[in-house]
Amino acid sequence: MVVCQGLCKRYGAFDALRACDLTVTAGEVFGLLGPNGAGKTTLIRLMLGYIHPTAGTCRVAGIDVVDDSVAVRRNVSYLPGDARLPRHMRGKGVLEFFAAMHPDGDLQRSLDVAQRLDLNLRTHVAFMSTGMRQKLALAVVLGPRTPLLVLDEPTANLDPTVRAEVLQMVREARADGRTVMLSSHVLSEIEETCGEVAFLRRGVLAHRLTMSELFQQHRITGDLDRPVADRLVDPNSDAIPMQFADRLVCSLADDAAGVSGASGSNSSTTVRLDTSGDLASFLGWLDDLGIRRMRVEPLGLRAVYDAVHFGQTIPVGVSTAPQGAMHAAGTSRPSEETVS
Ligand SMILES: Nc1ncnc2c1ncn2[C@@H]1O[C@H](COP(=O)(O)OP(=O)(O)OP(=O)(O)O)[C@@H](O)[C@H]1O
Repeated sequence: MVVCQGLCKRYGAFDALRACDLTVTAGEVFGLLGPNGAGKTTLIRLMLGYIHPTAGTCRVAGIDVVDDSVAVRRNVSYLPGDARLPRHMRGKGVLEFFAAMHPDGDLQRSLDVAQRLDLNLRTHVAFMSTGMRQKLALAVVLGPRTPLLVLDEPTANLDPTVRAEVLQMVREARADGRTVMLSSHVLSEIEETCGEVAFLRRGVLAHRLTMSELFQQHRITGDLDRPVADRLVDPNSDAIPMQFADRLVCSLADDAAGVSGASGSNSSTTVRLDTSGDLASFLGWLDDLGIRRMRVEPLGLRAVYDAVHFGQTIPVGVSTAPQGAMHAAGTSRPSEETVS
């Protein structure tokens, strides 16, 4: 549905997006993650032809976004992060206006969405609360049944009940065979709805992974004798067996007080082992290491997000960003990915 190759956007000397290679498969819910100013909206706006790339290409539904942006937008329903609606109109008037304007407009579907979101359509936009305006924008955007739905922070300003309803609609769009691209700062929402995510950092597509791969990643926290722990975290030691080398990242825990009061003592310390892939194969080895008071938990999107954000090491066994992007971000040991 979306193919970007070497996509760049430069404002003067500033790179808002650098050499972005991205493919989004039709029929999936794809999440875009990244801190404020990372380039998510820039990427979306390039994809829809609202701004032109400095270099590179992008095709949406097979159409080049520069050559024919109008045709691209016929295939897309887009919720901008800062959706603005005519203030003098009532809610219903807004839905009628946009349904008439979009080739795939469907007033009844928009009205149904508004009802599901519990929105009073008699109110003038000017008198709506921020959340009500967001609901109205969603009712506009979720009306047309376009092949691609692009939602920039769709649940911003919504209460938890309405958020859940919006995420349900995203899942329904996918079940309908549509493709959804979703940008959000709420990691749990991305985890719940997306099949795959890309992380942007300072204009670089820094990491990419599928949810099924994420669910195979675990964090093991436990106490080890200090000499063993030191060998595990030493990048020059061969303490980690070859078969685990690219699936395991060890570090000394600095916030593991809940696991052990002995963190940092001379005799033992708390280590954190981030693993990817089959967990069972690690367990015998861990047992031999003499690990104590072990806690195993899913790594979760938060840990991956933090690792990308702070330039830490992420165990492989997950999809990687394209080579160009990784080189731009910097790579260290061949068995690891480091975004620095
Ligand atoms: N027209 C512009 N001129 C100059 N710089 C711009 C322009 N538009 C965006 N930028 C810069 O590009 C960078 C990426 O902005 P973008 O809006 O894509 O970030 P974002 O990831 O969507 O952030 P947020 O999560 O805050 O919405 C920012 O540093 C922003 O200041």
